[in-house]
Amino acid sequence: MNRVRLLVLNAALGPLDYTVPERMPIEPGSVVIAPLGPRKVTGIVWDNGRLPGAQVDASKLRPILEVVDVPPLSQPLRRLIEWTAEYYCAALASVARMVLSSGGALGGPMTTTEYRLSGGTPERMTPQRAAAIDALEGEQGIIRELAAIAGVSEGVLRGLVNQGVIEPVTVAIDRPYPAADPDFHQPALSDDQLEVANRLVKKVQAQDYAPVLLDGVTGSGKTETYFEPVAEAIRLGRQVLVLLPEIALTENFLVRFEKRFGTPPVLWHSSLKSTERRRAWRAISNGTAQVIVGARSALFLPYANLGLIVVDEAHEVSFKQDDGVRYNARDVSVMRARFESIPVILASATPALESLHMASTGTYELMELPSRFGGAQLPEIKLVNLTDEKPASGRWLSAPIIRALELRLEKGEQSLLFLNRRGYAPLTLCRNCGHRFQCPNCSAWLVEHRLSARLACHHCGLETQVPDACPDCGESDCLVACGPGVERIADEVGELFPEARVAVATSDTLGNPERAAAFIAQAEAKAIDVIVGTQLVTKGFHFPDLTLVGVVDADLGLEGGDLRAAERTYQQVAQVAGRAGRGSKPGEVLIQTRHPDAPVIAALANGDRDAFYAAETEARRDAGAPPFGRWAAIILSSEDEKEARAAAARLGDTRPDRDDLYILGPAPAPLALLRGRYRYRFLVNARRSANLQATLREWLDAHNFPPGVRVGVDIDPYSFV
Ligand SMILES: Nc1ncnc2c1ncn2[C@@H]1O[C@H](COP(=O)(O)OP(=O)(O)OP(=O)(O)O)[C@@H](O)[C@H]1O
Ligand SMILES: [Zn+2]
Repeated sequence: MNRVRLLVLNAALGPLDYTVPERMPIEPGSVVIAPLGPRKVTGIVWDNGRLPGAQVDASKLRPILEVVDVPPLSQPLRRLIEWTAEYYCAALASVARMVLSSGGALGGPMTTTEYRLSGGTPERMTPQRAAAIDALEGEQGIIRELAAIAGVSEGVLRGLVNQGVIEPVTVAIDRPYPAADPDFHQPALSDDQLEVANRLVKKVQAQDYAPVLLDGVTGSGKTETYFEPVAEAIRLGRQVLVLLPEIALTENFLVRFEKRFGTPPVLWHSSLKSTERRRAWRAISNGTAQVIVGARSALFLPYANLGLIVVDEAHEVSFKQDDGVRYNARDVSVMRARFESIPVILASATPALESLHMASTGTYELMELPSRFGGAQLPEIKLVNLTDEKPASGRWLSAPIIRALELRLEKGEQSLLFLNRRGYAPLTLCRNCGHRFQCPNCSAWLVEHRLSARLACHHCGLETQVPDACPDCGESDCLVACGPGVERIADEVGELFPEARVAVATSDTLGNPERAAAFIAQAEAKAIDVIVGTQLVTKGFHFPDLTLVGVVDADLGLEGGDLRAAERTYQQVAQVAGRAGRGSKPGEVLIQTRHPDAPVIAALANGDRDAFYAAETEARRDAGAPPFGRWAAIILSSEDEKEARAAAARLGDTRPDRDDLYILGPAPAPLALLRGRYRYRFLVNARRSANLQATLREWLDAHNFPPGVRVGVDIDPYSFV
């Protein structure tokens, strides 16, 4: 009799043993359904001897029920799952869930019923029905998805189905994707581009592990260049994964990809419809999906035949996942490439300090594109010292920026103002009694959004209407907005230049692919004069007639004591500056600051990237910070403040006493209350030689926390709140 150990998709259970019925075709990696008490669980057959657990007597084992009709997870992927769980102190089951992230892919029919408008009208028209019919023009999906699109209940739509206004259609879910043509339209590359492209193509041909840092200035054509190794992988019949940090950027990518390869790539992101998800998942796992572009979660999919990974804008913080399994997709990409024995390209104009360090030690191969494509020049950068150039009272734009905007409007060129703050104002208070609007669930102020007429918490999503009177003193007409957000800057531009066409670009306004596409089309058609945006517009976009970039507050990111504050400021400002002058007209960048002498600001002004990175590297070395030492954060939280504090104190009492790591805390986390939970934090700083994960595991495993306490471990944290 054959027994196997399963990794079951339930973190509370741990590995379980089963028997394999005769003639059931099972191998390591097979996805199976097994009985568990009266229920069934999904599991993955694991390699013998690699999962811990006691031997259960054979007579007690139950047989596996069935093998799911998907290819077994490959050995490299199984090793990646183990590595990720081990490194990030996460449950194996939680990592495995990310692999099998499309429940729909694991079985069920090969066709599905979707719905769409039939063209008919209902017997009785209600405003709700009219609005729904309006919103569903051209849409097709299952009822739940259509209800979300139309903003009505499923009941309203079922009513319309009964009346024949919405009709069912049978859809073949797993129809194959059109093939990308590697030679569809190859652009003429510059000499620099060609040299790098050829080196990358060789890496793909070698089919061996090869981490590459593609370090190219903004506008150097990194995308065109890495399309060549992508084309080579397609020729060799191997799959390619391109990771992008944000869905808003995919639109731009899709257009360029289609121009180069004649068909769009396969998309993977969180807002895919369930059928699209299943179709993509199955095509990825059977090898028919050639090039997959996606957000970080695409990294864990079961590629049949992966030949290359590209991480674009690899410095981006959004590659770090901050809940569930807290992994960094950039780092895990390199590990996946290693297990798969394939090349991985990290592309950026402002690489993470960690990546540059790896390149300088020869761990990553460095490939550089030192100049912009087509002879475009990097923009001229000037500082505006806000201490001398004070904006008018209640205003945020200084005279030099206003003059520069005016000039662009006269010449019909575009401008971009960058402020990394969504909404209208970050704080609202009562002029009469001083009451400040705070989130009841989080230690955070409510942010006023005028476009949606709401006060919103950016941490938990709470939204309320802006009241007419102060809830504390009852006085009306006494609320004042403090400080600027992008909406307020847009208002200011509108007041200064009433004829200017101003667009606010944030995750609120470009939150889905359709809206992002519409924004790009408008900007390209020059239907927008001034873009006011958050970090969302700092990277990836290419608007040739955009010649002015204004940074409204370069000091903003330096507040708050984040370990990577200087680096992040450098990256954001250098990236947004990189949006200027990408076409034939030269660009100008004006940076408003109160600290023109701060090293990072001075480096930006002088365009002295090397000096900045060198100084920052030394600072990190002195502090034992990454890449020279390591950090980890442990957050204990509970709905009960006392319980959280007591649990943190007890854990603190048993802290490991070691020479190679030290532990700060417990202290209330900077965000002491988040989504109704009180939070206490430990920060661990370890030498590189320390076995950080094993030490943490041992320390935490020795504790029995009360059921109300949650313990989160964040290895290599990016968020310090
Ligand atoms: N060889 C080429 N032939 C034609 N157009 C090119 C070529 N290389 C680059 N371009 C164009 O130049 C522009 C800038 O290239 P791209 O956006 O890839 O730069 P990038 O290095 O990714 O910049 P950033 O880091 O600022 O996003 C794009 O419009 C791109 O299509
Ligand atoms: Zn909140």
